[in-house]
Amino acid sequence: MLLTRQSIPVADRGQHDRRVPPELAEVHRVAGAGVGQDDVVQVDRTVVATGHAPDRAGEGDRVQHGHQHRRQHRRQHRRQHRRQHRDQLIDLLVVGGGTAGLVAARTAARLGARVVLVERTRTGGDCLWTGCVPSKAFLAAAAHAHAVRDGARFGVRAAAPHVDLAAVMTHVHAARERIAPVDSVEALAADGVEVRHGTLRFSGPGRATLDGEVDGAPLRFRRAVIATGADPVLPGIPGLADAAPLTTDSVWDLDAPVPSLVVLGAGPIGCELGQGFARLGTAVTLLEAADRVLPVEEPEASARLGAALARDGVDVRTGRRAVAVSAVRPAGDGWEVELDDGARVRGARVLVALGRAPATAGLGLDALGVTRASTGHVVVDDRLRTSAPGVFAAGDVVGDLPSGGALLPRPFTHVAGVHGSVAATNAVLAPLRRVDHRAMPRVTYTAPEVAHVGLTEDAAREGHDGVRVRTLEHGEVDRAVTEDETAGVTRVVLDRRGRVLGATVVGPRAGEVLNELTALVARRGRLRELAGVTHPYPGWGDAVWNAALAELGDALATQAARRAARLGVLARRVVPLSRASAGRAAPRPR
Ligand SMILES: Cc1cc2nc3c(=O)[nH]c(=O)nc-3n(C[C@H](O)[C@H](O)[C@H](O)COP(=O)(O)OP(=O)(O)OC[C@H]3O[C@@H](n4cnc5c(N)ncnc54)[C@H](O)[C@@H]3O)c2cc1C
Ligand SMILES: NC(=O)c1ccc[n+]([C@@H]2O[C@H](COP(=O)([O-])OP(=O)(O)OC[C@H]3O[C@@H](n4cnc5c(N)ncnc54)[C@H](O)[C@@H]3O)[C@@H](O)[C@H]2O)c1
Repeated sequence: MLLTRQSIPVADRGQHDRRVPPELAEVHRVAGAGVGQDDVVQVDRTVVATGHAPDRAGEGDRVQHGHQHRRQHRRQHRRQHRRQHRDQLIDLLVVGGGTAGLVAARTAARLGARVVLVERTRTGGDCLWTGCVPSKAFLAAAAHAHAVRDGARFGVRAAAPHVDLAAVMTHVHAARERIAPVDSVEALAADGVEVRHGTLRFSGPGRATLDGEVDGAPLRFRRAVIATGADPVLPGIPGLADAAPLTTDSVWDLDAPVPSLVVLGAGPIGCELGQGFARLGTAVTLLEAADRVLPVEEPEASARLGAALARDGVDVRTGRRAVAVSAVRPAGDGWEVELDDGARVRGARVLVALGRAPATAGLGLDALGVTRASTGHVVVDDRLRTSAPGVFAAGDVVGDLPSGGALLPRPFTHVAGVHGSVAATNAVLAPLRRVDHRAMPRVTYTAPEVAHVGLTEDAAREGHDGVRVRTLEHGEVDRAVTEDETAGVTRVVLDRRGRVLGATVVGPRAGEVLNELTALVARRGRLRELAGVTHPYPGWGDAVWNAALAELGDALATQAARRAARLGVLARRVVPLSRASAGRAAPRPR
């Protein structure tokens, strides 16, 4: 409201002049705040007096009044100007329309803030257009091809599948198009978010321009969330650029079969896409510099996935780096990748899956005073505040949080979503919410899936005493036996008191099975709490339930517990059966 000295209900015409003075009405109009009959208008007494000054004064008084009037008018004008300026200010400027930006913008708009989201290409971000959605749609097609080939062991024989990669990509694109409306400009507008298209650059605190428009009206904002995500890394390996390598930005546009493919990097992208292409009939070589695939996961998980990839025909080479790429002669026959041990592998195409770098170039972060790590990531604290006042960052653009090496936030969509919500709330209200990365799960959607939450065994042993691991082979899980998928494993890392510090599940639907373990990690719960939770039979979650039952069984097997139970049994022998021991269905004595 404009002024706060006096509040006059517009409808209350008995005691005051309730008419809204023209100056105020104009201010309200500019502010977009319609004044209705029932509105309470904050009116400055002096303004009201100006409009209704009695005409009884003499000439001197009139001059005096004239001066006063002009001064008041000027003051009024300045106020109006300040108000207009204030109302043009954006409460929250969100840069980037991926998951982090979308969630941040919607959260802030829901809280009543004026939100502008700037996106340089299409809203939806990596997850929708180049990441989770296309990759999972692609893997679904690959799973079908695999099922056709693999049916014989279940007594179902079929001819080898005919894979039409262009049709596979049509399915991939259709999945994107079905989800896209949720992230569209129209949906955002309906949620109260104004979307501007263009590449944003910060020009100083509280100011930014679109598409480098130096002369254009700058965007002025109170707070900002940087959610510009990350782009695929293309290392400077000699000859690689000439090979026009595929990345996750371009691979979804393939429309012709790829007979052979060299994949650089066996992180989540290399493993998912390497296996997907192999199942769709491509001869895949997967190169990984570390000594195992998915090196951030438990070694046990890497080993089982490595074996599964090999079963699908992937030529997995670990402990090897690509050092050069050259065209196979005669030209047009693909590319030869030289490894650091001198070996050479060939592929019609090369797919680079060597990580993603934060998209901060040209964003003007220095003008804003935002500190970046040597990797280019925006440095934030656990409330997602950057070094610049009022500026927050969320999602893939964010670097390590101060939670320590074992708990690094990895770039995932669900993490981006949580970040968006926390950053927006902290920006628009007060910076009170913290991000807890302890219980951020991750799933690599290979076959088998590799799901993990919390600490790995090694990390747990570094920080805790008395760490134990409860391991359940899926050969003991009836559901796995019925589906002939017994190569999986569930490992739960526990502290001395049996609280779940971390867990890894390898197997079909591992991502879903992980959820109840994630809940325990989040609230520092004990594994044995799940013993009393009935699980439907036969489920993939049986391994977790069995682990919990085993945990409870061990607790009951202590000498003290056994002695207590024995005493209970002895007591029952000497105490006669009472009515209380009968069930509800027992007939009541009259
Ligand atoms: C192949 C693949 C598969 C994946 N699968 C999974 C999965 O199964 N599960 C999972 O959790 N995660 C997965 N991810 C990771 C997930 O996609 C990302 O972690 C997530 O999308 C990051 O969201 P974000 O909002 O931080 O960034 P992004 O989605 O990258 O959004 C950033 C946006 O900012 C825009 N932008 C950048 N700079 C500017 C600028 N200067 N001005 C205006 N706009 C700008 C960009 O155009 C982009 O739209 C996968 C990633 C890939 C590549
Ligand atoms: N299911 C999922 O949640 C999912 C799926 C795909 C991607 N993602 C996200 O996208 C991010 C990027 O994925 P990514 O797999 O590209 O990156 P990554 O960093 O996870 O893996 C890259 C791999 O390449 C290896 N490497 C590095 N340099 C090499 C070289 N010169 N030669 C051979 N190997 C080399 C690394 O050791 C590493 O294992 C992931 O961190 C992940 O968070 C998630």
